[in-house]
Amino acid sequence: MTTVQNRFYGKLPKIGIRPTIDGRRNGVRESLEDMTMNLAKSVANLLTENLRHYNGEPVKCVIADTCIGGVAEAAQTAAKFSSEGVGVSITVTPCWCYGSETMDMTPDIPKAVWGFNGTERPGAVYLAAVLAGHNQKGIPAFGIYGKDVQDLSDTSIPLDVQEKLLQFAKAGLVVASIKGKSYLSMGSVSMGIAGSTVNPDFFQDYLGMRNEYIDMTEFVRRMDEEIYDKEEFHRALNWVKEYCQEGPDNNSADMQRTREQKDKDWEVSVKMTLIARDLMVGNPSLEKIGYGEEALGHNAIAAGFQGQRQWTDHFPNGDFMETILNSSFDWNGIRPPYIMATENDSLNGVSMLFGHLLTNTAQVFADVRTYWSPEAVERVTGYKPEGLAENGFIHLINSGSAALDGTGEQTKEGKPAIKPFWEITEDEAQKCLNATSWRPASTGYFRGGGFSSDFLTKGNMEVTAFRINLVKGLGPVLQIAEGYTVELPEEVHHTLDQRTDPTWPTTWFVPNLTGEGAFKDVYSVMNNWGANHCVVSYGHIGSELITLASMLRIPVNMHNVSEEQIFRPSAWGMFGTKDPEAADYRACQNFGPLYR
Ligand SMILES: C[C@H](O)[C@@H](O)[C@@H](O)C(=O)CO
Ligand SMILES: [Mn+2]
Repeated sequence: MTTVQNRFYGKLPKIGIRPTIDGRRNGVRESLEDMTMNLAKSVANLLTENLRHYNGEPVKCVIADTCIGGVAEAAQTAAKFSSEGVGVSITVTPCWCYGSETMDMTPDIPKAVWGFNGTERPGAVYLAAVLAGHNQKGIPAFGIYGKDVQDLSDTSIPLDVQEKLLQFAKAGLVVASIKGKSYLSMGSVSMGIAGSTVNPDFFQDYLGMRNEYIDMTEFVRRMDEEIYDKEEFHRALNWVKEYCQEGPDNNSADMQRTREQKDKDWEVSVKMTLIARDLMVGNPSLEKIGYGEEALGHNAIAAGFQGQRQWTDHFPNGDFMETILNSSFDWNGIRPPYIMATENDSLNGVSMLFGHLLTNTAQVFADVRTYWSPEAVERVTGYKPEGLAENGFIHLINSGSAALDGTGEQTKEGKPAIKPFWEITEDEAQKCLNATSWRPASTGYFRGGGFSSDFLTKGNMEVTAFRINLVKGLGPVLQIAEGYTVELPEEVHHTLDQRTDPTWPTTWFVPNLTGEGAFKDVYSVMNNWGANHCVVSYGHIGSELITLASMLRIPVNMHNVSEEQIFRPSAWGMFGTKDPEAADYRACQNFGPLYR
């Protein structure tokens, strides 16, 4: 099993399992002890076998020392959980127990209750009672109730229950994993982009995160004073020379940088990468050269780099740094990505963090550049789009943060995929590198030069595009579009790409249409996008994002996930059942941010 050391201060969060029981002794409790504890053990096994942290470590579960029959055992369990670093709580029971006496009252730890569907003992009656208690006390919890009746002796977990337990646990772990970590702003607001006006109230109240800020002059200081690991720098530069093929210069002859300047740009790009990473998570080797403070880093689980304009008007752009940090491999081998947003768009950065922690995969950060209607494509290229592309498509393209994993050169069952780092082979990493060329940056935009990664994402990958937006008076909202990457005929791709900046990576994206609202057609998805950027994550992860957003009280303003897949705390139903979107807004507003 491949794992790497945790990069952040503090323990990786654990999942606490709480077997609750009818407290009546002399018969009732005793008859249920084994069954109840065994259910807890089955849940723990399921989660440990299926879930891993970003660094590859299997998720650990902590089971209460005893079944919980009343408040004393509830308190003992809370104490154990707090000393063990539990960040997610799951209560399981096959029987009736005393609702508010056994419930978990820690408000900012995501909670679920699995009430066994049996009829010899009333587990579901407890489930309903304890959820009512949670709702009445304003501590929302997810209710899990299997569809089919099970025999009391059956400690297996039905598939529908497994799915809900995993979906809840994955999202809950994201909440627990980001808590207390930092978003590091490198620089300030890029070209007036709202997402890079980093909003500390959002980070603090909704995510439980802190904001750290450095000025981009810190990069200059560390370069000039050689505050980086020189051995690593030389190793990295050699690796770049061997594996990062420089592509053709698209600038007109008078705008091209000289060979000497380009060679220098490569050196600066590599140094920037080491420095940004060290700023995020520290580096013990800096202590050895006398920089103990710098060695500590900022405990940053995500970061953003302003780049444009002050930096890029003078220095090489951040494209290489952003791309390599976000990818699952570099000169140190295959490893988890570091989450880094272009243009310091912190809202896209947080979205990437969500996608990364839900899936453990690398993320593609992109400008939402162009909606191509089938008519416009035909007019410009003579080609009438067909298949997945028949209703038109959206051009996702960006100068920096698209991970090289976004080439689609990794495979799962023979199909293009983006995988967690521990599943990526050396050969697949090499293929991602081979599919990428590094084009000298457009010097009209980037006066200081640099190199942009140029690749084309393979088609037919299931992906989800999403993004958080902030609205004054409302707060954050999340938008989600599940869909596919598409492959266009080569000359069609070429013609459309040439109209933009062909030195940047392209992903052709089609959302799944529902025929309604924002998903009436592809144009409406583009038209409803809330900002200039989106994140593309591998897989259809809309339902997981919805579960996560409800835990953080972030309403979802558009999605194309089917209703059966939506899983939110039971309280959400109390805000209306006919129109779940409106109910979500009301519930989020009512409960308010998790860390208010
Ligand atoms: C080079 C340009 O300034 C791009 O960086 C710009 O189009 C954006 O990416 C805006 O988000
Ligand atoms: Mn952009």
